[in-house]
Amino acid sequence: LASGPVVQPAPTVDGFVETFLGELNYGQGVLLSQSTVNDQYLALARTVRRYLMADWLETGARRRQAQQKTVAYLSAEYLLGRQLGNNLLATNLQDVADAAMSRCGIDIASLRAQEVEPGLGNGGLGRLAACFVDSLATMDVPCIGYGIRYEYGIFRQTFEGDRQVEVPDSWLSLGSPWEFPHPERQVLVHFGGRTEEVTDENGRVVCRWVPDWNVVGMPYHYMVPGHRNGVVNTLRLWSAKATQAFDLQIFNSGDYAEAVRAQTFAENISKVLYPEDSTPQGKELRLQQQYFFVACSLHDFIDNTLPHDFDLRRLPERLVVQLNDTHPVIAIPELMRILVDRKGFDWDEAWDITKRCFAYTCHTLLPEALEVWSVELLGRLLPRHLEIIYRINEEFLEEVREAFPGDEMLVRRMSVIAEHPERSVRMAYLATVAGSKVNGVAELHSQLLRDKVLPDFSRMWPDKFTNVTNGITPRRFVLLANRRLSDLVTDTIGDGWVTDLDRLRELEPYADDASFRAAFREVKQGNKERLAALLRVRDGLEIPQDSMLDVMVKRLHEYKRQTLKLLHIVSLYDDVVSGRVAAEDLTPRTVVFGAKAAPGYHLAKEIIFLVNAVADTVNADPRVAGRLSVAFPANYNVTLAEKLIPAADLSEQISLAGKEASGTGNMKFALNGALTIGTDDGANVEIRRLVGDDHFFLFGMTEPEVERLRPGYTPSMYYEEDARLRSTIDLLASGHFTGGDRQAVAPVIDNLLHQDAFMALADFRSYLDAQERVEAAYADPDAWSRSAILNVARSGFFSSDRSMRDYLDRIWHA
Ligand SMILES: CCc1ccc([C@H](C)CC(=O)N[C@@H]2O[C@H](CO)[C@@H](O)[C@H](O)[C@H]2O)cc1
Repeated sequence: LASGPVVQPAPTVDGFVETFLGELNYGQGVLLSQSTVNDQYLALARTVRRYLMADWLETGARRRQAQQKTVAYLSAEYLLGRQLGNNLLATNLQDVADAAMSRCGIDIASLRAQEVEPGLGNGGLGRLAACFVDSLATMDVPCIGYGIRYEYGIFRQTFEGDRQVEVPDSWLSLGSPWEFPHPERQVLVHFGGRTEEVTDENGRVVCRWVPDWNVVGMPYHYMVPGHRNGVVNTLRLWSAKATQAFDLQIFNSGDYAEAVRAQTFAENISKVLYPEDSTPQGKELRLQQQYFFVACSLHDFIDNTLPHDFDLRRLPERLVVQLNDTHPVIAIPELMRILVDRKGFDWDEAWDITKRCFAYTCHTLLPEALEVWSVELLGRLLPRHLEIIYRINEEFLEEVREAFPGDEMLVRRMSVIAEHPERSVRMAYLATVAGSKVNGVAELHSQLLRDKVLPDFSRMWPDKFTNVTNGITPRRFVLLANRRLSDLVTDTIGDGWVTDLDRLRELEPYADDASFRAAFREVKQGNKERLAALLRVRDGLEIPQDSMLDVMVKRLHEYKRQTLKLLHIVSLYDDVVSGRVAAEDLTPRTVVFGAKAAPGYHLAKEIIFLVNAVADTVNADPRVAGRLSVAFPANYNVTLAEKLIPAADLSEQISLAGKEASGTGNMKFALNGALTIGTDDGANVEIRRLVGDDHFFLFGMTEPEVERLRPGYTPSMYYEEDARLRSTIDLLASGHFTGGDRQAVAPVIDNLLHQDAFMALADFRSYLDAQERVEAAYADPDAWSRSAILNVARSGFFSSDRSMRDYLDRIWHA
């Protein structure tokens, strides 16, 4: 029995009920009659785990057996979303679970709603990591996702007086049934101290790190199930704790706080996710977090995953480490330290191995988002790593001098060490020097990486640079989120699309089928009614269901231009209240916002305030009732996205060209039958190319036009020259939406008129013209749904399975 296969409960209603009651009684220690919704949810989660356990253990055994090349995906963020629904889908147990719960007199929907989503990420980067590990499991690729098990994830957003208020996200407080702690795989991680030169047993002078404090990394394993393929990969998230729980001597001396200081200090490392998604704060704790999970992960793979006698010279055959942006780049000097200091490799050999193990993905174009760490901080926290970085840079600059003799300006420009404003390490440069491949996340982005962000490196190593356009998992964002559409598609072309999204192409002919179009419209209407019901309960918001649902959901950032959407709303409102346009001539439209602002990003928080203020006024004004309304449900997250995106008619992707690296929301909307209004930015370019110009509302400047306009850009000029814009801004500035308080709107208005760094005013006219084309198109529901169906049929490319195939072909060669 001990060595036999793991017994899996019978995938029948009986088997499920029996397992569930077992988990409730023995796991939760309660009778069904006494149990709370949370008891029932935890028991249900553990029941579903049992159905996945055999595959998980079997996959692990197969991986150990096969000794295949493994992808280690290093990401400081994973925006996983709720697990129950996805795991029921992966095991194809939704219907069995529904029946089993109702046999127990339980409405499974209330248990699904009980789950708190693990918000271990900020936005795009974190969600992409979650989609990628889902795809790799569904494609049966050996992959371990490594990250941090933050005790507190992304803050919960509430609104008080129309202003964002952050609430800590204690996602673990009601229990976390999807994680498995593995104390036997704990790792000791060092910090601080100094380095010294010693002569080792072979008489070699080697460098040694003498740290002065350390913490323990405790791994928690999460299941990453493939879609009905018997594969379950692992996500290994690290939690920090003190080596010594508390100091008994100090405790006995009565200084209780001091006795546990080490514990709290250590735990702080994985306490909370940094809520910034563009501007690094350069905080020491952030660097501690990065080194902590990187050190745990590399040690875990080399010491706990590889066979003990594995010859590390062959490491690149067994491991490829994908660096998810600059956040885990400290892994490069850490691997060098392991190979040279601990495993006794000489520098060149170690460097050759290291270079073949790493690859780096850049997710941004904002110069301020590229992390740099001061040598002062690095030298204090990680003295040995700083030494290693210095040597890597020295040898690299030699290479530059050889390739481009006599160009010291170039040498200084390419140096991993920046001299100004303070001596610091440019992590993106280090990743580019050490990485075998550097990729952007959309064609335009990867081109701008070569031309604008890392031009010197692209000139030196043209073949090192490549592109892999982002993707999203169709399991969560179509099959799980949009059951109505999935059933219609599967009834029409079968269910092959779920794991081969290009099959959606087979839908193309049905765009010309009136009955299919009608069925498609019913799907959208059903999703709208579901959303309306949710927002009524969740946020007390009423959204009219017979209006165009115009949705803008993403982090709040000036470059994403939520202000442009706001100007459009106010111009529509202004048209009616000024009498220029009759309300009945307005296409009924409901604009839905979803956006969190980084707590320290004040202008972003002012924009949130103004959107809410405008929403309150517009929604209360009878002159536009039933014609224009604005909804801003709080706390936009994966769970809300799953309800919002399937209900949308119009997807707002209106960033300034050259600023959004890719976007992934844009892909989710297209695949759920929404039409896009957008600029030629990020992956919008590829969406427009695939769905066709007739089925995409393009507007605004292109990236080269933006660059040409930037020098001497004077936003106020557009205000003076465009009467509609002036009227719109004047109405905003008048305090009309803030109870006459002009000061309340000043921060946003002043910024728009005098900075407008992301040129919302320059693109205003073109945007409004595009919105008029939207209204004209929406007036013909049949033509609109034809376009929407073609968007679905032609967006199979945006599957994260395809992205993974590209990484495998172009970067991992696994
Ligand atoms: C250090 C602060 C910080 C934290 C996160 C980030 C991320 C890179 C920001 C991010 O999420 N970028 C988004 O990544 C998505 C996935 O590739 C892209 O689709 C988005 O365009 C990009 O903004 C930058 C800086």
